[in-house]
Amino acid sequence: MNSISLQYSHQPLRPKTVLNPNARRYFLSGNSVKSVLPTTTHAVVLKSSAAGRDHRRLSSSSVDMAASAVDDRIPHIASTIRVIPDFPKPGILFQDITTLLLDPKAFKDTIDLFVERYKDQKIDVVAGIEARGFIFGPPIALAIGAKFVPMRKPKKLPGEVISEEYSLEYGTDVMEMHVGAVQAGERALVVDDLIATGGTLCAAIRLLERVGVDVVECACVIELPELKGRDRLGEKPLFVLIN
Ligand SMILES: O=P(O)(O)OC[C@H]1O[C@H](OP(=O)(O)OP(=O)(O)O)[C@H](O)[C@@H]1O
Ligand SMILES: Nc1ncnc2[nH]cnc12
Repeated sequence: MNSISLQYSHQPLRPKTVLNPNARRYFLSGNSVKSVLPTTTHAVVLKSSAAGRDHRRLSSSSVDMAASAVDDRIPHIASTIRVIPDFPKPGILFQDITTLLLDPKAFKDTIDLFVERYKDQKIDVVAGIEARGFIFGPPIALAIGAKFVPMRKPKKLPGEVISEEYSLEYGTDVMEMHVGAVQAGERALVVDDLIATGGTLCAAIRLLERVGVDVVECACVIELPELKGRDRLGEKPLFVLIN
């Protein structure tokens, strides 16, 4: 192990600037850099009060969120996420979940929080978004007895695919899924590490709904609320651990 990785693995705490409510934060959105003042800097877990009553349709409406409770596992998970300034471009404050993965308790607690929410929701499909949705999606799928379907960047999947183009701040990107991986009527959970503008999750939802899948909810470890990705999802429920 070289000295840099050793230092990071022992000190994965977020820089103080992220915890300062007046600090300006910078995010990567597509190919652009956005600079915003944060509205929320603390870690919360969002719990839907409707979840226990109706397993057919989860809800994380703002009303439900008002009933949110802080889970005592969340602050530790949040503390393991490293924030790297100026990556991959100057001015971007990159939320690095690889340091969360170095901490087995934080990683397990993260997966457990999702599993606790979805285990009785009759989810057939966990759709994970490349690349970091491939880290969190499969253990959730295994634990809740669902299949895992990768949503990939173009020209990576070998079989027949359906594609969905989506817009970035500058230009477009494409997401692909294997034909036959999901069936009409199946209930899906879309998993990624982070929602920023919401463009990526929207593309995944459209791709699944085009083939008749019922996207029950999207789940992310981190939300950057200032970028209003939740608004872009419209009525589609979004569950996050840290925002
Ligand atoms: O809400 P959005 O504005 O669409 O951004 C969120 C997406 O950005 C990041 O992935 P990225 O595009 O960096 O790809 P990578 O995981 O392959 O590095 C992140 O993992 C999400 O998938
Ligand atoms: N600030 C950020 N950190 C990590 N991944 C991102 N994807 C979009 N913005 C990001």
